[in-house]
Amino acid sequence: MVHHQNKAIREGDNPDLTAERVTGTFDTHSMAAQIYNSEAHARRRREITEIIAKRPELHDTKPFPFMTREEKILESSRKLTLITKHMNEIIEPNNSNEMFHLNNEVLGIEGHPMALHGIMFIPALTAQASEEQQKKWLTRAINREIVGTYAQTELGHGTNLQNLETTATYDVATQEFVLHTPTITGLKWWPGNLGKSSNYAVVVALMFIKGKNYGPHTFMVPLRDEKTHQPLKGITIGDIGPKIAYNVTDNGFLGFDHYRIPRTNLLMRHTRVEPDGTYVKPPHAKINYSAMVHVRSHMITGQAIMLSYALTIATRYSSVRRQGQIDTTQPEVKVLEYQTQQHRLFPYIARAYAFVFAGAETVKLYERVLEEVATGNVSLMADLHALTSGLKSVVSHYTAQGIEQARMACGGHGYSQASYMSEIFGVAVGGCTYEGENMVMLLQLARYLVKSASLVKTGQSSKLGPLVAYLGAKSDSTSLIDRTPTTGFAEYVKTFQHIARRQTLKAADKFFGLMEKGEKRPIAWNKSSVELNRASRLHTRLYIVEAFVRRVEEVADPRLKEVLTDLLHLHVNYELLDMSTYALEDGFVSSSQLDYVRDQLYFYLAKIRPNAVSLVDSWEFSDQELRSVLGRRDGHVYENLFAWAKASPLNKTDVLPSVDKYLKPLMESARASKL
Ligand SMILES: CCCCCCCC/C=C\CCCCCCCCC/C=C/C(=O)SCCNC(=O)CCNC(=O)[C@H](O)C(C)(C)COP(=O)(O)OP(=O)(O)OC[C@H]1O[C@@H](n2cnc3c(N)ncnc32)[C@H](O)[C@@H]1OP(=O)(O)O
Ligand SMILES: Cc1cc2nc3c(=O)[nH]c(=O)nc-3n(C[C@H](O)[C@H](O)[C@H](O)COP(=O)(O)OP(=O)(O)OC[C@H]3O[C@@H](n4cnc5c(N)ncnc54)[C@H](O)[C@@H]3O)c2cc1C
Repeated sequence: MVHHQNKAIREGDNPDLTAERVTGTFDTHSMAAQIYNSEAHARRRREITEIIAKRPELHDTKPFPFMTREEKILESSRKLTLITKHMNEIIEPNNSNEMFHLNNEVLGIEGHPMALHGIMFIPALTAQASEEQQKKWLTRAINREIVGTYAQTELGHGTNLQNLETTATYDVATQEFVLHTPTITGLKWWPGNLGKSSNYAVVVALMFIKGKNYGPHTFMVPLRDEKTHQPLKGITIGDIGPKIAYNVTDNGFLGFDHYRIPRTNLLMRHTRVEPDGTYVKPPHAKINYSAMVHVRSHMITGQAIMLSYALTIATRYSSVRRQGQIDTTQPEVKVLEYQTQQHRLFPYIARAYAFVFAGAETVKLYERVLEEVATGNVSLMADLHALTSGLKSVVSHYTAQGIEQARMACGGHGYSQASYMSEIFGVAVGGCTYEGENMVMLLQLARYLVKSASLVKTGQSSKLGPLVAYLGAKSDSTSLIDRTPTTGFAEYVKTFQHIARRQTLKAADKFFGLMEKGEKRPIAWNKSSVELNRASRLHTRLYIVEAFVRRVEEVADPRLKEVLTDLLHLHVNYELLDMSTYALEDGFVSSSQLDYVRDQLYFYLAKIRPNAVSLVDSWEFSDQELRSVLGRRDGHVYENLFAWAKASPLNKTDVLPSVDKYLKPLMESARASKL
């Protein structure tokens, strides 16, 4: 067997796809180590994939699109039970990265009965429960003796946490909290796995002591009997019904009727209520929002992975799909030869890499803040909140757009569920809403930016944090892109900094100006909010570019460095064109400079072309994980599309009951009336 740089090559594959892999200039295992941020983790992913490949009991019994929701939940529970039983044979104990991969391979992205247990319930207990409480609940949760979720959002309120309606009123006489849902709109609504699977939840409720509202607090609440799984007395609970996607997860509703829990079920790591009702406040008002920050920090990587699923499917398929000619004297070309197809896919391949690099930095910062907060140091919480608010919004927005572009790039077959594109899109686009609606979270970042702008305007730039230090720097008068003989990334970064700085200061000016004219602060805020959110997006996109630059600078392997540098070139040129209005409006970039940027973009589309398949193969998704007929590693698309269609439940019989019952009589009566 010939040794190839692209490790996805196998004998018997579609030759069109093999030809793409042969042209790859770098080792895909080494690139996987960049993507997954460590050689060891990339290797472990492959090992886990191999273990799963050898265990048919962990495979899907039939394609997901052919199952009903009930069948999917049953199938997912079966596999969840198996992986729980055999967990220690497959992954390192308590390794969340390995668990994430195991889940994606075996259970898939549509969710499972313990999705929220791992993503939010355990993180909430880890960060917010006291040591004593952790001894009582965390070990049981980790052992899966109990199943939990995070119940915060209500029918009437998800964004505005101060106006949640669920109350937890302290009863000094019995030392209990009384949980109550006063109205229909106060029902918890949306929490994942609340509907049917969980028997506990970390519930967010407004805490009242002696008539005073202390705002949202988190409580550990038993919901169902541990033996019978029946709802406990005082609890109304169920599933909220099918959603756009993510339907294996039973998002649920929950109401409390004067439901009592012990005082000690308030999560008390940072906050306490003494038996007599004395309240001990936490070191930071938002410390109990940590489970949300946990997901926001990790979902950047999750979104990059889902974008790359779609790009892997579309890029591989575009290499085996032949349609039309570019040179009419030549045979039909692979659709990947079209510049429009490259322009549709390659900038998103670059974005997916940019997002995963930014995601790795975010998780690192999150872990640092988690450690510091555990020792009482809350100084970085605001920075982390600002960064993750911006990133979750920008990354989920472009991820959804990229997946939709990838779907359309697959033509008609992209519209078939055999592509799996609709599910990937549906799950990913949820990220624009969950963990804070994107506009709302951009406005959270904007608060931080406005404070920073105010420091700049009052001559206190030295107090700016590292993420916003550029706001205090002076711009060159014009961009130096194409004005220096060796235009490099530094000129682009300075241009992005200029654009983000100008928009931030302008939006802040608008806000401050309205207040100077007598508008009340919230009114002035609302009237400036579109401009403020523009600033948040530009700031975040600058951060993403910088994270990409930092990573490329670190790479030692020259082959990897070259292709990642090409991708970075593509990224900065595409991004600049995409935000060119901002660059042009104050003349910082001229139209002739933009022509240069455009030429560079086309140059790098062509340069990346031979590496396109290797760049998506490097994410090392198995066929089981991708669940897409179009995205198959071997490229044998057509025969498998036919097999997939034949397996459709509708094809079990030649004549459907609907035909016997309705269509046949209808046609017969139409024929009879003609006679
Ligand atoms: C390797 C491990 C892998 C794990 C992978 C996990 C990730 C999986 C990713 C992808 C897989 C995809 C599969 C799909 C998974 C689906 C899971 C979905 C789970 C979803 C769960 C949820 O949605 S839970 C509910 C989330 N809800 C929200 O986010 C609500 C949004 N609203 C808010 O957060 C707040 O209301 C808001 C921040 C908007 C305002 O809060 P409020 O208390 O009203 O604030 P206010 O009093 O006005 O004060 C503002 C003030 O506070 C500061 N602040 C706010 N939050 C924080 C914080 N968290 N930290 C620090 N500071 C904070 C804010 O900055 C303001 O400060 P100042 O400006 O006043 O100084
Ligand atoms: C797939 C999925 C899974 C979820 N899982 C969970 C879970 O496990 N646990 C849980 O507790 N919740 C969960 N949620 C709920 C989710 O967190 C909320 O839906 C989300 O935070 C948005 O809140 P909302 O629905 O109240 O939106 P709304 O706030 O009603 O948003 C509607 C519109 O109003 C705008 N808007 C609202 N407030 C403002 C403002 N202040 N300024 C400007 N514009 C504003 C928004 O931008 C949006 O355009 C989940 C949701 C989804 C879709």
